Amino acid sequence: MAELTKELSQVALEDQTVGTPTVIVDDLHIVYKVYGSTSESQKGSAANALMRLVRRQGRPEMKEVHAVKGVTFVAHHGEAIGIIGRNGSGKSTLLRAIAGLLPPHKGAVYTNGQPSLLGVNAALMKELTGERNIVLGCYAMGMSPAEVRERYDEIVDFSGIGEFVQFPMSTYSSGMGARLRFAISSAKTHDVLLIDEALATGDRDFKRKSQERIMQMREAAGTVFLVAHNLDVIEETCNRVIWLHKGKIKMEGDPQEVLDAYNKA
Ligand SMILES: Nc1ncnc2c1ncn2[C@@H]1O[C@H](COP(=O)(O)OP(=O)(O)OP(=O)(O)O)[C@@H](O)[C@H]1O
Repeated sequence: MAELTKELSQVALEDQTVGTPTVIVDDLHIVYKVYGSTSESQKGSAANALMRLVRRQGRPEMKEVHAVKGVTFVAHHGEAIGIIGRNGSGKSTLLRAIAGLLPPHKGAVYTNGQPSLLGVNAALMKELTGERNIVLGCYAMGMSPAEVRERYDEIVDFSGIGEFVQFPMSTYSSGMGARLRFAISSAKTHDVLLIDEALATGDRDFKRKSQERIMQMREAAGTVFLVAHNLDVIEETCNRVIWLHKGKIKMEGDPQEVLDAYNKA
């Protein structure tokens, strides 16, 4: 809590220059409960599973995965914050918690405005055409029919999927699906946009367009969080980087400094 108070007093000082706080993450802990064997002898081989069935034993013991361990920071209007870290360091978990999709085990997330999570697996419907997904996606984001008509062509252009917009999404490559998702989600100005690796599958041209779009969103006073393994994207797009290591913040600050330290680690 002392840490948060310190951060908030800094916010008060910085308020005039960098915008008001949009997301406050206060000593956040996220714990997953999973069923799995805790001892070597119980490990999940076919023979062990069969033995459990024969002996009518229930599911293996429940164990907890402590994915985020006491993370605290404040994000402001107009910021793009990159989240980096090795596999399993808690990046996606943190984004999902900010989006309100995972309940905190301890601590809290406060958001000013509606956070929207744009992930590679965001819920578009594969059996529907791109066209239907654009319309439904825009409605789901709260746009009116008139706004959807106004933005439709721009979304198709931005996605670069061309005539595929008439085909079901099940016929798209993963890159095409990701581009359409990004085009739909970014057609609206979000208070807080959370992007999880969505730029990973696009080509160079699409990455450039997406980065420009993220900049526009920042200028429109939104806050963008970006999880990416491609550090160039983070460096070029973000004004701040948070480095997560085993669920904790290892370093946070200027992108160049944090990325240098991360690359040396
Ligand atoms: N649904 C889940 N159930 C149980 N454990 C999970 C679940 N999702 C993630 N974890 C665990 O939580 C920890 C953090 O995972 P998370 O996906 O947040 O990391 P990440 O930094 O995004 O990884 P990556 O770079 O591989 O995408 C890992 O130990 C992972 O195994």
